[in-house]
Amino acid sequence: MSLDLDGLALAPELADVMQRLSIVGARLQRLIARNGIEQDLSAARGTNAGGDGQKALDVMADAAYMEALKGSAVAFYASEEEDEILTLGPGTLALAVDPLDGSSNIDVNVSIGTIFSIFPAAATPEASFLRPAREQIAGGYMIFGPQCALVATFGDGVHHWILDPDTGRFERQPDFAPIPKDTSEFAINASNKRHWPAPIRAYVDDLIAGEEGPRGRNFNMRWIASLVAETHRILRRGGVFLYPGDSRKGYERGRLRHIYECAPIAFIIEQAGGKATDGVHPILDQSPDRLHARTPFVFGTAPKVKRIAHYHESPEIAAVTPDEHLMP
Ligand SMILES: O=P(O)(O)OC[C@H]1O[C@](O)(COP(=O)(O)O)[C@@H](O)[C@@H]1O
Ligand SMILES: [Mg+2]
Ligand SMILES: [Mg+2]
Repeated sequence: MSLDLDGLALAPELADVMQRLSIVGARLQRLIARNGIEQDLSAARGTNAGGDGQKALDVMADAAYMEALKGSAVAFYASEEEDEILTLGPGTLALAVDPLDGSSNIDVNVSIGTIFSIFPAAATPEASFLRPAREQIAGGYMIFGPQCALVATFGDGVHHWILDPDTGRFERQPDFAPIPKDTSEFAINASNKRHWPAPIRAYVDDLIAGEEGPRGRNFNMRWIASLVAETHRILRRGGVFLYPGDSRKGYERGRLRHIYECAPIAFIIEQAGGKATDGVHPILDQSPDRLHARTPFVFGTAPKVKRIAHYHESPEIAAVTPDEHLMP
């Protein structure tokens, strides 16, 4: 076994899928560590269904997960890199995956990862994924960075493993504590500011105004352009992440995919006591209308995410409302 699942009481089919995912993840971490020695993993390949340019590692990771899940309980396999849902065989589970998240970081040696989401299989492939994200039975990610870590929830807290590179085994760590509340970090791609909707501009302007602005204190910004890395930091240190919809063509509903990225991260964040919304409404209550649907995405420390929802109603009041008066 490459993943220590002792004490989690997972159904055997789910435990087997987790083992398979972790084996592929450990292989990808080794492959990434050798990037450039024999091959360039950032070399351009085709274009995926969402219109994103694919890198060699996007395509390799997708093929590796798909192959590894054949013969498992995964009946339906949906991938950011595949146009359609693939039927792998009979089985009780449906798995969605962003095989390689943060592709723009492959050639600059910055953390990248894999994000996955598991549902009970429904009667059809489409019905297995076009449903409320709250029906997930597992959500998680692996981060390929200075350390390779696996983070997952099965609906009862957020579990954490670190890959021991000497043994190839993921060793269980203490579960994540609730997301810290007293943090002053935010993450957004500020180069898109002129395209943002007014509530997001107002929120970020008030953060940047710091001590002299309505918030009366200073904030700090981070942008790694790797959702797994931003999630890992927010689980540890708190803060908030925003990828809003904006006025650029094709970005009306932001950049991130509901099924492959936002649903599993939202599951983890809620399990860690945080919130995850499309700016206003919880992601976990929403069903995508198609496989590759995008959604605006805001997640992190609960009071920060709530405050952003309030900025959609009244920025002036939202700016000065104390955390404890933010509803719901
Ligand atoms: O380059 P941008 O517009 O800042 O977008 C960065 C975002 O895009 C992503 O890289 C999208 O994921 P993929 O690499 O899987 O396409 C996220 O990890 C990240 O949050
Ligand atoms: Mg991604
Ligand atoms: Mg990807």
